[in-house]
Amino acid sequence: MIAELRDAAVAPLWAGLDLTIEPGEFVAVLGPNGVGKSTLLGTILGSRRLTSGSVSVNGRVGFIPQQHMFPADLPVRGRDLVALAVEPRAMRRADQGAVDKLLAQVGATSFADRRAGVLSGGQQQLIRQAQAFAQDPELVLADEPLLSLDPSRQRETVERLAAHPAAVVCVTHSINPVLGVVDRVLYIGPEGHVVGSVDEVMRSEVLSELYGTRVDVVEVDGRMVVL
Ligand SMILES: Nc1ncnc2c1ncn2[C@@H]1O[C@H](COP(=O)(O)OP(=O)(O)OP(=O)(O)O)[C@@H](O)[C@H]1O
Repeated sequence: MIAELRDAAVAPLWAGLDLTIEPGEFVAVLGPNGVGKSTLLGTILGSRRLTSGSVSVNGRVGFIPQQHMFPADLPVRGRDLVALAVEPRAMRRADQGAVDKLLAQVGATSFADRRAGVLSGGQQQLIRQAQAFAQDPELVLADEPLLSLDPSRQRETVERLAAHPAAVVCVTHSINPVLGVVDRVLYIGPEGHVVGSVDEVMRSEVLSELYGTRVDVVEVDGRMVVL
């Protein structure tokens, strides 16, 4: 396994969470605002403490944080941020070939020489993806990585995450963009959580229990909608 939570809790958000992430698998984390999805990623990253239980990680972790804009006056280019992720040690120069490869991989070459703070939200998101891949991660934690991307870049991002040999834990507000690649779903609701395949989790009776009220999962034009 690449990461494991055992009987893990962050009070008062969630408790009794058992999750083992195997190499290469794609786990989607869903649930309404404020249930603790980002907090879960933080506990795997080590930036948030569990209030009980344990978490262990066996490998290099890449992180795509939830969208927030770089300061508009940040005096560095997108390329420099990726170079820092490739070579974080002070006074050392990053391998520019590696930086160029990462930028090309995420489709950021054309805007990488502009200052990071003046890039669009989606362009900044692509720079963050390149940073996350810089250390050849074995586990990628992605916090709503599709949020500010157009449909074609959303598709490319999902394909890139799925094609990468790393395991992926991806927080997303909709299952639809990841339906074709997801192995398991962790759905966190106000009344608990459940882990399983899409077919096991995305059901009206399962989500109704997690929300503590009637919830319908319906298919509209091949898309799953939670009502
Ligand atoms: N560092 C922190 N210390 C204390 N409470 C926090 C901290 N970070 C977040 N919270 C709180 O924990 C709760 C869960 O936040 P979190 O960001 O994990 O939810 P989320 O499920 O990712 O939400 P969203 O879908 O809105 O991004 C929120 O009420 C939030 O205010």
